[in-house]
Amino acid sequence: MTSPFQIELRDVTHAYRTDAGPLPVLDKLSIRMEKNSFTAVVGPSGCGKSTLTRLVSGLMRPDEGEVWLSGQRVTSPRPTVGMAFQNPVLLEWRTILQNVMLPLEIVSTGMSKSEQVDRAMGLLKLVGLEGFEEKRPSELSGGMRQRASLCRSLVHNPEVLILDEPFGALDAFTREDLWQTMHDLREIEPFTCLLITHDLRESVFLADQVVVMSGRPAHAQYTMDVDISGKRTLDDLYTPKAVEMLAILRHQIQVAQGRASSVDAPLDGHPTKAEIGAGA
Ligand SMILES: Nc1ncnc2c1ncn2[C@@H]1O[C@H](COP(=O)(O)OP(=O)(O)OP(=O)(O)O)[C@@H](O)[C@H]1O
Repeated sequence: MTSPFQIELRDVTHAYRTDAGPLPVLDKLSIRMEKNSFTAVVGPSGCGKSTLTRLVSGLMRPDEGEVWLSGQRVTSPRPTVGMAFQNPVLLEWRTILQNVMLPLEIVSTGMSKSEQVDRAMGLLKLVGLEGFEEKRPSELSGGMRQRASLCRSLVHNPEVLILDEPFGALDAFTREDLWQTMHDLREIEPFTCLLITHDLRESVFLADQVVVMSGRPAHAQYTMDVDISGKRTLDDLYTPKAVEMLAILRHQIQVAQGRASSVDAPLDGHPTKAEIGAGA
């Protein structure tokens, strides 16, 4: 049966083969993402979050279960997936503009050369890098390099943007600036995004849905819909509602780490695993 979702992981189970024997990492992990939605995945260290991104991008195939992207079963690497990581790997011998345009040399988009330049320049302007097109990566700050990396991952209109802790290495103020940039970018140009993060505030600020993965071998232990409507600002993180959501997520992480029980969850308007009869 095909999937109506932009991304669907259906009962995905996977183990790595190691010298010490199989290492089970995922156990019937199921996640669904609507088109143009933003899902943040959080979970204990080593629970399989990066493994999940490799499965969605087709770099790996699961032992069991199915991964669907844009209505097609993922069985091989998908060049139309955009990716950005903690350390933006920009090529020093290329200008920022040339770096941003790199995916257009690999993925066929039907854009003419001038349309490609316009697209890259437009994105650089949106993230505040207008005037830096001809600079080399080493001439930019860490935050600016990460902005350029985001432009590069979006330049070819990817089916999905996968962000694996892209803001983790930045200082707190730069990180919050980039959260706002990400949010503003999506308002102007909607795209489907899967974010891996250790930062619960980041997940609540950016995502429509936050999935907490259990300890390894991981399943989707808890899913929270983040119903903050309209344009988000950092002030939204300090409302009672956001503080409550953060408390619930923190508790769920503790459950995933085996440091708290799933029954003593903070009181809230969100269903617990026990109430929905699944997950946690
Ligand atoms: N290629 C591999 N071969 C063997 N084991 C691997 C491989 N890749 C990852 N692992 C192991 O699988 C587990 C999950 O790794 P993964 O990187 O997906 O976790 P993660 O949740 O992203 O971790 P972190 O939060 O620390 O970044 C870890 O125990 C890791 O050591």
